[in-house]
Amino acid sequence: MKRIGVLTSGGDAPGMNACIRAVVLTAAAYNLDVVGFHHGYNGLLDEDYQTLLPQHVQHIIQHGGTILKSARCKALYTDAGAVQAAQVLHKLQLDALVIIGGDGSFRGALAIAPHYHGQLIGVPGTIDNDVDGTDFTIGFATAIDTALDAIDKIRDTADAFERIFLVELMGRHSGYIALSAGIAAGAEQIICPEFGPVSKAQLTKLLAPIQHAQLLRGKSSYIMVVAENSYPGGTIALAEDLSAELGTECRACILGHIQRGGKPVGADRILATKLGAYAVEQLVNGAHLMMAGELNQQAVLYPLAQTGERTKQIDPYLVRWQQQIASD
Ligand SMILES: Nc1ncnc2c1ncn2[C@@H]1O[C@H](COP(=O)(O)OP(=O)(O)O)[C@@H](O)[C@H]1O
Ligand SMILES: O=P(O)(O)OC[C@H]1O[C@](O)(COP(=O)(O)O)[C@@H](O)[C@@H]1O
Repeated sequence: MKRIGVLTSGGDAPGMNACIRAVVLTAAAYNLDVVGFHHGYNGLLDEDYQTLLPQHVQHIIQHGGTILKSARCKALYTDAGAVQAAQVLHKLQLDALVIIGGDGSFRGALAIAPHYHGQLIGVPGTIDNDVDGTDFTIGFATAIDTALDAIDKIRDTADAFERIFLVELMGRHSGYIALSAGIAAGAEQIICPEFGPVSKAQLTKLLAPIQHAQLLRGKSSYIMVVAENSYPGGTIALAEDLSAELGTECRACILGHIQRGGKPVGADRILATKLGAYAVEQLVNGAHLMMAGELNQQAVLYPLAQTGERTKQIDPYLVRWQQQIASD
């Protein structure tokens, strides 16, 4: 093995830079050249890349975003795109490619695999923590802290006005962020896809705990953390429908992409460093079509094809505690 490529793909996540740094420094230790593709798989298809030397990754560990830029790439969904990606990897004489991204990006790698003679390895980087085969993904811990900071501030004003607030968090179709940030913020109610769909016809399911809490505590602040894509029409529509049913105004706050930015917290920098380094070491050992993940603090290899097979389960203990005990 002489030359490897690396790219960041899909939603960017704090810690991706720390991971790029670990890949480059570890590769240098093994005398491997590194090429970094820009804008995810687009840079691979367009041959838009740069050489990455240790000096290029100095002092990037503390920065959010990704120095390689990230993107989604429609062309890779086609066979022609996958063939072209493999052709570029061959043309640049790359023996392996490290893909830092989520399960979508790993499916992209699987699409390239039949056409490529080299090795492919994934490193889980997404705020959503929805990748199976690793306890945590790079960026999740930072996103939780960012969400918490925002929810704590909303609590202050909600307390002052004794208002009901709905705070929408990201996660695409996963409730990991909502459950974790909701628990840590002491939210009275958490709504996420894992709890089953909520429609206008089933609003009583959400109203009953609010009314119960109001009965016990009188008028006071009440925070519902809502995972995105939980309600038809979104969280603003949910706030309007709840307001109409309760006869009390409910305010909505959509946190949005703030959750993707910012300095990675220590846990993300450490995870990113460990997994980036491990990915390169395992490539040298011959790993192919694997993800470098971490389970019970051990770096592990997990088949790329299985990372998106099952929905990663949110913690059933916390779910039960939230629903039975914290909701009052
Ligand atoms: N089934 C697929 N076939 C080929 N490429 C895919 C596939 N799914 C995702 N990709 C590639 O990976 C990119 C990132 O995937 P996406 O799901 O948006 O993000 P993430 O990797 O964070 O889950 C897509 O824009 C596309 O280029
Ligand atoms: O930035 P976009 O394209 O609007 O994507 C938003 C989505 O990206 C995420 O922030 C991260 O998801 P991925 O890592 O799977 O790309 C999701 O939580 C959110 O649903």
